[in-house]
Amino acid sequence: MAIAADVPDILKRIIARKLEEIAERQARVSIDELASQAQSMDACRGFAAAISRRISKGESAVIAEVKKASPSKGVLRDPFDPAAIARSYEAGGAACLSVLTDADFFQGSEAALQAARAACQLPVIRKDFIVDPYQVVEARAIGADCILLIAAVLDDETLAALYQQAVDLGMDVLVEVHDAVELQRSLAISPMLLGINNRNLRTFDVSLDTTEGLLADIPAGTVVVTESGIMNAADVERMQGIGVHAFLVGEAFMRADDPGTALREMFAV
Ligand SMILES: O=P(O)(O)OC[C@@H](O)[C@@H](O)c1c[nH]c2ccccc12
Repeated sequence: MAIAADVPDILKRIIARKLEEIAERQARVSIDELASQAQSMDACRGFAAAISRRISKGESAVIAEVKKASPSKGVLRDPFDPAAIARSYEAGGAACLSVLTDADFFQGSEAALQAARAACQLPVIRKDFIVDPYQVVEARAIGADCILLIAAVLDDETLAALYQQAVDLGMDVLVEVHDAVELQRSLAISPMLLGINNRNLRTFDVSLDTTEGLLADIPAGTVVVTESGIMNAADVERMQGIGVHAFLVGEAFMRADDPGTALREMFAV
């Protein structure tokens, strides 16, 4: 267990550390330097489009996560080979990849994202705690096709600004919410992808009731991604039954010998 159970608010700790990390990085590589690296990257692969394509064919879209460890569960996979995992996910029918880049709490890295993306054709979201424009440019510079923005850690103005910055760089954005207030704040920017995190990042409690409870307040036509705690085919069927067809799944695949086979089995009709 990476973090003691009695730490009341992991999210606060993660963000405090993230701000230090950003300062350290800015001292090493300027944002201008990163921006020129970002410009020489190959084009984005179309993350939101890959999801919509599956859904319009009547299929579920799976964002398959590459995650070595998490603060709630400790190490999930060891040895951890992001390129091999990416190939396995692609063969198993994933629509997109999600790669954790946070080092201190998830044992992720930029190198993991680069290796995973280079090993397949799938669009990749940079999964991290993005709170600063520097990280958005950095995401594109390492090849990300999409970024995650977590409504719980951003005020309205910053959420809107980082969203627009990502779009200007050609990336897509997944906006993540966990409750009704975050949902209303996020709907104000009409996000192209709306994630509902079934895990409370403050307490680690996971319940699929979160997705079910928020769904009624989401306008038709919004692409909803149910995130976290999807462990088996019954969970998938429950979400499909309420009209949710995009999924972000990590742990269940990371614990499997072959992640892509686990994906195929979980989503087999
Ligand atoms: O491993 P799980 O329970 O299948 O969850 C995946 C993903 O939803 C989770 O890793 C996640 C969702 N939102 C986040 C924000 C930061 C870090 C991680 C996450």
